[in-house]
Amino acid sequence: MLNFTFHSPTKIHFGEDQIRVIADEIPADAKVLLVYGGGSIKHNGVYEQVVGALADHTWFEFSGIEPNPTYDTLIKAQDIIKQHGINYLLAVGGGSVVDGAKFIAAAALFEGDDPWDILIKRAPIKQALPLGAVLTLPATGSESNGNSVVTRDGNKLPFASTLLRPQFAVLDPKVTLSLSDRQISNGVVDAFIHVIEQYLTYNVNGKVQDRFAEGLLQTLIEEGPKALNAETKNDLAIRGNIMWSATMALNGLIGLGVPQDWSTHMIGHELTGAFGIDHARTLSIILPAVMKVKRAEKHEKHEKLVQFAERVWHLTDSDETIKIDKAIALTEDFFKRMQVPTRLSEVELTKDNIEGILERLQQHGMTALGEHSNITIDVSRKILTLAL
Ligand SMILES: NC(=O)c1ccc[n+]([C@@H]2O[C@H](COP(=O)([O-])OP(=O)(O)OC[C@H]3O[C@@H](n4cnc5c(N)ncnc54)[C@H](O)[C@@H]3O)[C@@H](O)[C@H]2O)c1
Repeated sequence: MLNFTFHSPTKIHFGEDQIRVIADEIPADAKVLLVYGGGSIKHNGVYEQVVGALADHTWFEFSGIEPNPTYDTLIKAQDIIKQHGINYLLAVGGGSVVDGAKFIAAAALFEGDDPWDILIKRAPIKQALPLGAVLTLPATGSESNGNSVVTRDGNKLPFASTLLRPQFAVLDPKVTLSLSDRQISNGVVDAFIHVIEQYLTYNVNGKVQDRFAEGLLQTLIEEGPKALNAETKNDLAIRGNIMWSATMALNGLIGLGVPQDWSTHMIGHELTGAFGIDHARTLSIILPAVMKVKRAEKHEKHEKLVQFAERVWHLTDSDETIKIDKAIALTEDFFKRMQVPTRLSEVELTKDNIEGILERLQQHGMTALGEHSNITIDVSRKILTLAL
């Protein structure tokens, strides 16, 4: 296991009707900006609960943060922040809103000329407004990590800082009942692939991290399809297990002291940036191809793929090649059961689109991806071709 330092300061309030705790979590004298998206929270009772909890606070609101939040929208929050002296952000929504709030928090106290430099020039974040989150869509883990992804002119770029970890997050499985099947399947698949990015690399004897990761993968495989089944989809225990799995998948715990991949995400971001495909659906297309390209060599993913086959899919064949074949096929089958695509052709992309995607990867400096930094543009071409 590699060295690590662990500090996970987000206080989690899990369970039904926990939204009211924000009244005590946000300092009484704070000037709060309630940040949300397109208004789904006004149809499912979440807005009323939040407003009720903020009754004794001074608060303002900023809405309209879109899925895959854009710089152009987020930067508009700066006026209201300056005008009212906002000093606390409350993000209420899915990953896009929480990510968006993080950019707003960093931009508000950014000392350079243009906050976009945080993404394009990786300008360091030295301070940020504090934020809390009420999560409405389990998927990204953004509610308890310091990561964010923001898009400008089709360029979808990540940034991160420990200063952006929410101080608290409310996870009420009941608020996920208003999600569409598409959002549920996207969330489960996104969380699954977050685990894979931190697990399916090479062995460093991180036994605790591996077994946590395998437990999360098994839970998502078990519970995900139930959340799409008409008879079980409204079961709060199922929703709760999915919600907690998604948070644990990317709150930093399982990635401690182990190598991480993230190539599927970086290639996937280009598909969203260029073609507007849902984040999770880009991942379900790219991951199987990454597994196929990186399965062969002993020093790549071979050993971990065998472990994945044995421990997650309970495959007992003696032949390692057959185990890996079956594990990849079962993963694709899981994605199909979750109703997400596994091929570029399913989202109407063809080999004619590949060079354009590679150009974007090059342009964004994504030329040495993966746990060994050896997924070059040529390897990405191989991955995209296998994903056709
Ligand atoms: N910060 C991270 O660590 C991290 C990790 C992975 C992905 N991301 C990013 O997060 C974004 C995706 O976030 P997401 O998957 O949570 O989806 P999202 O926040 O984009 O939401 C998707 C849709 O679901 C709706 N919605 C949310 N909650 C709802 C509810 N309870 N009922 C009805 N509708 C609801 C939203 O209004 C939106 O239209 C992408 O930009 C992705 O790149 C961030």
